[in-house]
Amino acid sequence: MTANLLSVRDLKVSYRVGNGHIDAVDGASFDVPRGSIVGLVGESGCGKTTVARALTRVIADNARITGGQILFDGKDIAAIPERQMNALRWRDIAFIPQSAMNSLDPVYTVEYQLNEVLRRRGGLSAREARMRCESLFEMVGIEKGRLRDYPHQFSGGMRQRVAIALALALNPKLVIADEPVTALDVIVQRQILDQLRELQTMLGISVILVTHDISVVAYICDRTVVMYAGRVAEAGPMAGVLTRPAHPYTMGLRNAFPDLAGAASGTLTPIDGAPPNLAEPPPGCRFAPRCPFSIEVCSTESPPLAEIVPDHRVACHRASEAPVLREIAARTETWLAHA
Ligand SMILES: Nc1ncnc2c1ncn2[C@@H]1O[C@H](COP(=O)(O)OP(=O)(O)OP(=O)(O)O)[C@@H](O)[C@H]1O
Repeated sequence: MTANLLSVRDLKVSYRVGNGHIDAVDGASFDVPRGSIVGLVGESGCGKTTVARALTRVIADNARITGGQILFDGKDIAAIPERQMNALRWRDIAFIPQSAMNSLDPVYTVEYQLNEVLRRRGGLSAREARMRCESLFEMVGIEKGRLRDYPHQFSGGMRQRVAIALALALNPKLVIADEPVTALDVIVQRQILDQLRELQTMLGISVILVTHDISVVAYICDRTVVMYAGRVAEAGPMAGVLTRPAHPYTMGLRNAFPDLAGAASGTLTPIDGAPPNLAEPPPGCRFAPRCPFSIEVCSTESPPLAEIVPDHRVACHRASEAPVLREIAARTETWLAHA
């Protein structure tokens, strides 16, 4: 048994648009060790959802996996027939889509919706399914008496718990949660994240948590994969990446969000500009046009994702200067002067 439940290698996903295409994921590589929570983080449009969906192969009609491997438990699930992939969904890999809490069917009770998964996908008998529904509700901290309620009778946080129960229904090894706490207030966010961590530890599963909010990663994740414009900018253990970021994009993200352990100043500085249009990405490093530290090579050559210390990888031409750049990046004027 390998230490990694999932290893993504050079994954490429394209969307067909008009006569052209958008390479939304352009060679992403990262690992998900067994029993860990991995945060996939980056601004909107960086390709996080596309990666998450590609892992389950539930992708948009105009999307196609054009390259790479998705090694799940040692098997390349990018290459297996759809029938085999379908058998893995829910049972081995469960996906909680963005705004899952609003995607529960308003017409049916939550018990009915849980039963659909348990009986149809899991083959449980009516009695087994009833017992499983009750234990799932207990696991996510909702009274079993509420199983017969309809989604609109639950608060946002409770609906997110139901979505988690649904994902855990068939004991998957990997749960992929896309922005699970984004629409919730901070207190409820914490409760849901605490719950997720508790369940992950209790069940020994792995979780990929997709978020634009680096403080969510700091709160709950063991590891982090920072994505920028369809590529991995930086990846490694959460503490290493967030306390000693080596990619200017990670340094910038860290300045842009509150509540980070070690974020001294308390002033929030957004990164000026926006990620590039992926239909026409800039040559070289895709972050170069927004980077206060870019030098000539950055706009001509794409930096490889290289290991700077064991288990910590960075795609930056200036990664060896990271300690100095970090100090400069911590100053607000660095980013303002560049704007
Ligand atoms: N169905 C689609 N057709 C064409 N382009 C798409 C489609 N879905 C996403 N894209 C494009 O692919 C890129 C990556 O989008 P994706 O949703 O994966 O990013 P993200 O980081 O998850 O952002 P968000 O948090 O806003 O969902 C974006 O440029 C987006 O516009």
